[in-house]
Amino acid sequence: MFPNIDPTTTSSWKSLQEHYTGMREKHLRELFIADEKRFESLSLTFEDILVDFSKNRIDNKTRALLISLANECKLPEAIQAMFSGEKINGTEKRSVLHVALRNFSGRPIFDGDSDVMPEVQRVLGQMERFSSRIISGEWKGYTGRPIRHLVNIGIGGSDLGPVMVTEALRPYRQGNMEVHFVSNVDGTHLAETLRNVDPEETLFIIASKTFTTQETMTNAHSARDWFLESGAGDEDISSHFVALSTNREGVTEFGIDPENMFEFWEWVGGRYSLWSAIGLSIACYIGFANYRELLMGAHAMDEHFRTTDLDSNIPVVLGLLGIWYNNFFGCETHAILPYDQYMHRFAAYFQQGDMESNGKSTDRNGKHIDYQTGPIIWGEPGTNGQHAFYQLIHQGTKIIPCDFLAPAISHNPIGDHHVKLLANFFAQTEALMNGKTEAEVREEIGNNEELIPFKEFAGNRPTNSILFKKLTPRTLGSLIAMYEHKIFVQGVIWNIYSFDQWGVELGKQLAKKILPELEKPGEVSSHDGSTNGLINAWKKMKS
Ligand SMILES: O=P(O)(O)OC[C@H]1O[C@H](O)[C@H](O)[C@@H](O)[C@@H]1O
Repeated sequence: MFPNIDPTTTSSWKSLQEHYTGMREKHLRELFIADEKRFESLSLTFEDILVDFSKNRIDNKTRALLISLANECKLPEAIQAMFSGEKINGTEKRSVLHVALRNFSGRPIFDGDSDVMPEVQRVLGQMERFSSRIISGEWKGYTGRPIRHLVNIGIGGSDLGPVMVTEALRPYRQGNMEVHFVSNVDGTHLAETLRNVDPEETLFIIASKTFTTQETMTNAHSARDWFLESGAGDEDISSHFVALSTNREGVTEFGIDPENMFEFWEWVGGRYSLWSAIGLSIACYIGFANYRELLMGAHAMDEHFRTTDLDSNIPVVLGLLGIWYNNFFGCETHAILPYDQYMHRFAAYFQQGDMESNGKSTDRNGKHIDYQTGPIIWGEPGTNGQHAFYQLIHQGTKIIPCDFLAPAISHNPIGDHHVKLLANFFAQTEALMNGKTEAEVREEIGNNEELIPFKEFAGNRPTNSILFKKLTPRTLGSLIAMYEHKIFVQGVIWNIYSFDQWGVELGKQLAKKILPELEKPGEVSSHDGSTNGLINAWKKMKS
């Protein structure tokens, strides 16, 4: 049974509150002096990944209390419930089985009474055959030319994962394949993309779990019109359009041959879908063998998460640290800062992953919550961020816990770029932790009294450092799964439903209602004063 416990009623929560009042006075510098083995005891390794969480404002007692909070909230039972296919997405009455999409253990995974693995393997086989035909050039466009451009049309989970992964794994690109992503309903996105592709060499991948999303359907129809206007006929659509969806009827209605449909299932959440057919653009871009490696890396992290004691379980530890800052220190945001240019969409990806999952204020009993839930996730790659927003992280009035990620080895070992990058990576977390004392400032600038207060840094800013050998498909798979499970852990502790997203519906409904009002002439008066005013001003402006 999935647990349903208000975390604030647990004895660990109360103990953590008391413990916090002592801890908030302690400086990380003191904690390192007090315990020489802090790095050894507060870091964990998994395959080629080292997670150092020693630069956090915790001691052994904090760690023990957080673990007991997880136990009181029955986290082990929750993990078990997810992997065993319980319908833990309660408001939609669905299982949550993205772990099945990358299950290479040979064990069955059940949704209700049926083992989902044969279907998962069938679609993976279909993706393997298709991607190898695309990459080898055996699959031809309507004039006999091979495919050179993949255009993925999708939004949210049907876009962000493939964008992030294809960017991160560019070194694994096959041949001279180009991949493009159209998500925004703003016609500019499609128009600018189509400028760069040749219809005879382009495969449109229409990615939508529901196959009803307004943006995706609009872009897909316009892409089809563009394709037909280029001289192709209806009969050519089958060699240039494929669909990734759970909605067979919708796909057929659009005119895509069900043969060209790659299926997935209700139990795959949109923001957890890059492991499903939604990953087709990834497989066609980096090759199926590399895509499989990505899945295997995620599977290895799943096994770690499923079987490791809470205390040394990386996603659990990261999740609990997030709770510590969010609920006891009152931190509102969390930054993800990859020191790897290839990972430049990683934070954006987890904005959806985390904020759509845990941005909730109703608990599992339908009651309004009076404690904090999901943080605001943000971030950009280092070192760029250092020259933009790090000032606030170092000296601002807010505490922003940060994850720093970096590969030990670069895919592009040019001159001394990588050592410089890493020097910055190590320097930043050190600076955030130590700050600069008044004595240190005096030593640097002498007794320039006026400047001293400005140059002093309090430090004591918490960070995790996640260092990995190289950004391979396997490592990326593990890192993504690590964050997915961290989000799960936090959702369990906060006692919320992490796998629905009702909050995005209202805006969609209103947009549907407003659209005909925009299309009709005349003034609008059916809304509040501001909305009426804006719509009417727009009507004047455009004419
Ligand atoms: O894949 P689709 O059904 O087109 O959905 C695309 C996206 O739209 C919705 O608004 C949800 O908020 C996202 O979770 C989802 O990934």
